[in-house]
Amino acid sequence: MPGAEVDVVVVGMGPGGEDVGARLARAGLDVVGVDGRLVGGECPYYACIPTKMMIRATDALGEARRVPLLAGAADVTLDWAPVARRIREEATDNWDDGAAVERFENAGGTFVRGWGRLTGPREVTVTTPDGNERVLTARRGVVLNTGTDPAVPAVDGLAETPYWTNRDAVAVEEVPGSLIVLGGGPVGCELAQVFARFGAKVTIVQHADRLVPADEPEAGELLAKAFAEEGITVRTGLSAARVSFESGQFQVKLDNGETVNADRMLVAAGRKTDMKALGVAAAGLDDSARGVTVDERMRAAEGLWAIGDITGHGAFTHMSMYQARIAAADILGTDGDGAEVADYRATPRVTFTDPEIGSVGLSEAAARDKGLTVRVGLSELPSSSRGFVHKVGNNGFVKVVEDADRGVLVGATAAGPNGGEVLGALVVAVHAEVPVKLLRQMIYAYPTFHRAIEDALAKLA
Ligand SMILES: Cc1cc2nc3c(=O)[nH]c(=O)nc-3n(C[C@H](O)[C@H](O)[C@H](O)COP(=O)(O)OP(=O)(O)OC[C@H]3O[C@@H](n4cnc5c(N)ncnc54)[C@H](O)[C@@H]3O)c2cc1C
Ligand SMILES: NC(=O)c1ccc[n+]([C@@H]2O[C@H](COP(=O)([O-])OP(=O)(O)OC[C@H]3O[C@@H](n4cnc5c(N)ncnc54)[C@H](O)[C@@H]3O)[C@@H](O)[C@H]2O)c1
Repeated sequence: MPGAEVDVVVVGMGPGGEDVGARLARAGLDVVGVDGRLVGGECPYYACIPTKMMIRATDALGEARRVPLLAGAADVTLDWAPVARRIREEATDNWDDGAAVERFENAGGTFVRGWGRLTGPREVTVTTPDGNERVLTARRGVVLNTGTDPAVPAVDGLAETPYWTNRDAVAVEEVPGSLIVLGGGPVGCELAQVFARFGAKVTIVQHADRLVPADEPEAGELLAKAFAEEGITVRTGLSAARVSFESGQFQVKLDNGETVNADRMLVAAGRKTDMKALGVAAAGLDDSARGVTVDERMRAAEGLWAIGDITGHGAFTHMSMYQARIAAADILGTDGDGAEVADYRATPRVTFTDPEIGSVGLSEAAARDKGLTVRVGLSELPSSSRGFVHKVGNNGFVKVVEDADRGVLVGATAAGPNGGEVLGALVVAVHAEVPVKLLRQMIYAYPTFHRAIEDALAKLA
């Protein structure tokens, strides 16, 4: 533990917190990073990386199941052990952050394990695992990157059951025979397909009227169709009214009176924060808010910056890292008046299901709600040359949303095989405001999935 006065204290070492802390330490500042759990945050230990390792395995299974229609026969014996082993050994080092702590210390930072809270402007009090309290004063200021925890809805009986959240699901050593997934957002959809492809009988109970409701309705419909074909039951517009666990079985009474039974239950119903516990009122902020409001340089108050999920600009690792770069530059004051400021117009997001849903910027509905003059174009992948060649597993589409007054794209979706990769070109178009006229004059390689962008642009109406 260094002296109680340092330059910067980073509370919460998620992907952005680790990054901003290391940048500042490398620049010569005296930086203390504080985390109650693991350096690196949710992403490497409980979220992106382990779930994408699962999906790498299930993508392989999905392709193997397509072999009979394309190349003879494939005899696959399901085995979860390599997936669990990869997560334990390659992704999380058995949920040990020793390497990440060392990486931060090598950059020049000091790590303190414990739960931090603001106890004054530029003051953080840390409760360490031994129950002691340490007060840190930050000359330049404090960066908050405390992320989110799984939200568990107040469903009668649920709290008394051994339900899973994402943190349990990434650590399972055995696939259950059956699984109820509460929530059909990105977490619910990705994990439902993983466990279904490994043999579990999966039911998704989704409160909203479609899956992945933050995305275009066509994306939710595409996933619902793909899931139905794989034997996943999708119940939309419903929630759980009561949950019990008896004799190794979950019994979930839905709010329409039906009952669904399963061996396990995964709660994937969104995320929550606790601004009171973080003590943001001590810095003059509203602690009844869901997060921390920041300006375009991540400033929340004098001597206080916030980055990542708590800023409400999209719960993605790439957002946390993007904001970290901007906050670091602001704290160091290196870029002066020409400093980069946050611009969220072209925020990309990818749900790594099969078909994969990549989207950027505004959906058609969001663009209309903003009062823009909207034209949309949609191209179905199965009717493209690449879709025809690809055959089984070719479902998907490219949809583009144009601000017709300015002649630029303000949003797009690329759904289908490698949708997140196809998305790259569309992110450039939205970010750089490439005129639609110019996009129509580009040469799109034949026969690729991204060539559907050309067709979608031609259909703008
Ligand atoms: C299952 C799942 C899959 C996901 N997949 C993807 C994906 O593929 N791609 C993607 O971009 N995003 C994905 N996400 C979202 C992604 O995990 C988060 O957006 C990302 O981790 C960034 O969060 P963050 O930087 O805000 O902080 P987090 O990663 O949430 O880290 C916050 C850290 O702060 C610590 N902390 C909290 N409070 C305190 C305190 N008071 N004192 C000290 N420490 C504290 C926590 O222990 C934690 O280590 C996924 C999320 C889930 C749940
Ligand atoms: N690939 C990625 O980038 C990725 C993957 C996973 C998660 N994430 C991010 O993590 C965050 C959390 O994801 P998530 O899927 O947990 O949350 P979410 O809020 O996106 O989706 C949760 C879903 O659960 C449903 N729901 C809420 N309460 C319910 C209830 N009582 N019963 C039934 N359904 C209910 C909602 O209708 C909602 O669609 C999101 O912001 C997401 O963007 C990103």
